[in-house]
Amino acid sequence: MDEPSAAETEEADAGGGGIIATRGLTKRFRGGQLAVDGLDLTVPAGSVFGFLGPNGSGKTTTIRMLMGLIEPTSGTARVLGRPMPRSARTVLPQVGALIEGPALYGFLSGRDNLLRYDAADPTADPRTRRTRVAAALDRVGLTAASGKKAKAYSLGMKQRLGLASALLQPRKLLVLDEPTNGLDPQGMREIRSLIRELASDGTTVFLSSHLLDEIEQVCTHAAVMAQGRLITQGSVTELAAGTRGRLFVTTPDTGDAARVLKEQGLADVVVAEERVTAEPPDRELAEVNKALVTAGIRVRGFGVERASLEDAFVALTGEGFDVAG
Ligand SMILES: Nc1ncnc2c1ncn2[C@@H]1O[C@H](COP(=O)(O)OP(=O)(O)OP(=O)(O)O)[C@@H](O)[C@H]1O
Repeated sequence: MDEPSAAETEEADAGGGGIIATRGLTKRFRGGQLAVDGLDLTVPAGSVFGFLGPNGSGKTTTIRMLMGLIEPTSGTARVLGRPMPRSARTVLPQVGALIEGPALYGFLSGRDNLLRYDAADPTADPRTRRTRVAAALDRVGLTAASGKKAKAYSLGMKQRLGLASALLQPRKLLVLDEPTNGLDPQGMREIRSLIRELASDGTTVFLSSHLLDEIEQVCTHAAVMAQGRLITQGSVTELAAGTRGRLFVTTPDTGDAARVLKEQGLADVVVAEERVTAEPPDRELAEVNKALVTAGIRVRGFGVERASLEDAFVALTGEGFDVAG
């Protein structure tokens, strides 16, 4: 039996066990490739959870295991408190998923595509179908374009139509694999603001991305993957706070400023155009500023920049983010 106890379901709903929870989740493909290696992931209820990692780090393989599309080699995955893939039939109707782009009929209008999707759902009442489709189109801002053939849609519109298909029924969880991949900056902005809106209604959103700034802009929580392994997870603020920012000096006298910073014992001094940056010192910042001014350096700006998720990633892996998997 795959029916959880009432307490178990409640715990998952309350986020106690996480809307998604994996323990030691591992996938080794037949060719021997270890795509996901002992993953312990906990996605809190109500979060916008960014699943971050360079290409080939195992994100899609993880999502496919979570959605019951492939079997793990070992370990467990629970979604909405239930084991996957065993409970796929009960879990999946409560999950809206957009994996590897939506499958659309180009010769049908956006609205007719959604009508078809809805008709394929045996639990969907045909009498309320048109209302449901109209509401989903409205949700993603496609009402005006709903009569156009899907092949005439831009990539961003196609992506929005895919989201609309995931939103035909109320969902507890949305799983989006690289939802902004291939979109232009305007399309990316639209999808991101749509994700924020959906999350503000209480839906938990789990999205994968290889874009650090995307995760910082949209997500409350994140997990970082590299080469099939989980490097860290937590709230985005915590992740960045665990990393020290950089001291920066804006000045036309970069050479002299760099020299003074080194004399002051600062490490990792880097010069870039009109800026010199370094690791922040443990002592009073005002002392460093005083040393610069005393040496006659024209300081236009001085301070410590907040660490970004990118800094955290580099600090954790010792690598830049743009590494191929
Ligand atoms: N069906 C498969 N058979 C063998 N190896 C696979 C298969 N699917 C994925 N892999 C390998 O597993 C590793 C992880 O791939 P995966 O697609 O999960 O990464 P990803 O983080 O989603 O990357 P991307 O952003 O490029 O999709 C890669 O090295 C990939 O080549």
